[in-house]
Amino acid sequence: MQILDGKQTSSTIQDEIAAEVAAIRSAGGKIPHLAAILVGNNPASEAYVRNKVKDCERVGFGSSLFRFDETISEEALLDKIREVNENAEIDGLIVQLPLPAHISAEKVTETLAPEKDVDGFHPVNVGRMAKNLPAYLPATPYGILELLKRYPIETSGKHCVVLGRSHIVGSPMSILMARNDNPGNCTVTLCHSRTKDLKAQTLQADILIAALGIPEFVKADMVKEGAVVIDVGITRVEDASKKSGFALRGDVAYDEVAPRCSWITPVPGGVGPMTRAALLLNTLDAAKRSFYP
Ligand SMILES: NC(=O)C1=CN([C@@H]2O[C@H](COP(=O)(O)OP(=O)(O)OC[C@H]3O[C@@H](n4cnc5c(N)ncnc54)[C@H](OP(=O)(O)O)[C@@H]3O)[C@@H](O)[C@H]2O)C=CC1
Ligand SMILES: Nc1nc(=O)c2c([nH]1)NC[C@@H]1CN(c3ccc(C(=O)N[C@@H](CCC(=O)O)C(=O)O)cc3)C=[N+]21
Ligand SMILES: [Mg+2]
Repeated sequence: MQILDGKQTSSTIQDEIAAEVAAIRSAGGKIPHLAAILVGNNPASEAYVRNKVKDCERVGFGSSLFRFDETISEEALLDKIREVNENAEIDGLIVQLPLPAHISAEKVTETLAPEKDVDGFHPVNVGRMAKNLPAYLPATPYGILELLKRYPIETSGKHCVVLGRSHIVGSPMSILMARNDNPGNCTVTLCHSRTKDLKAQTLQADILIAALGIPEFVKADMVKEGAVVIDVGITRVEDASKKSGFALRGDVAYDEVAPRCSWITPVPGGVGPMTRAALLLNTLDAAKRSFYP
């Protein structure tokens, strides 16, 4: 069993991005600038957004954080997004999810200009991704593709089983693994809560990607010997032995599953850091006008 080290790989990508920013700087080009909108004070969201600002500093990007009370109206939030759309200094914007129930995430997503949508959630970017046209890819699936690409893992012709069909992880992951590209060219099965006999599906997987949000859901008897296992899930569970008072759990029962795998991602240190690296890659492409010249 070998570990897909997301933390290390993310750090390598950040170094590559930092070198490119330095080159942009000497050439007098546009320094990439990422803005994040955070509504409310969900502790997990706070932590993610703080990390994103830190990542920007490390690679030499500019960053802005716009914070709003959870009582902000939908219209006021949409106005802020329209203002960012018009702000030439800001190349990319992400609106941290989840949003309060009175705000439509879909309206927020569609208000953001596609060329600044570095999360890749706007229907224009989703459509371009599905057609294999150049576009921002959603950060988590993009990060997973980069991880697979940077290790000696062949995906072509393999059977990939994705657990979870959310619009931010499972659904785009299934599209990307099936498309004619590298990584890609898999035969893909997409499972969700209505799937019957899930274990019969997961046992077929050469590559198993778990994105359900149920801690330690994937057990050893659900995994084929030699499979590549990608654990997207991150759930905070109380843990009095930790200084923070909580520990992070993946969707995979790591201790029992790892011995069966050829490769596996740990939690933390797997997909999470790769998601952050992918967001930086998208922001670099935004500043370079790679997809929307
Ligand atoms: N590491 C990272 O960078 C990121 C990690 N995450 C983590 O990944 C996990 C998934 O996130 P997200 O996709 O947003 O989650 P969602 O809750 O939006 O989606 C969960 C999916 O899992 C399916 N599901 C739930 N229970 C079962 C079950 N018993 N059997 C089969 N399918 C089931 C649901 O099916 P149905 O559609 O039928 O309801 C749904 O499609 C979370 O732990 C989240 O924190 C998320 C984003 C980034
Ligand atoms: N608009 C939007 N875009 C997102 O991309 C988005 C979002 N909203 N809402 C929440 C989910 C979740 N997500 C993670 C990002 C990084 C880590 C990450 O860095 N994880 C570290 C641990 C971090 C920690 O210690 O908490 C790791 O796994 O090693 C995890 C999860 C992005 N999401
Ligand atoms: Mg992210």
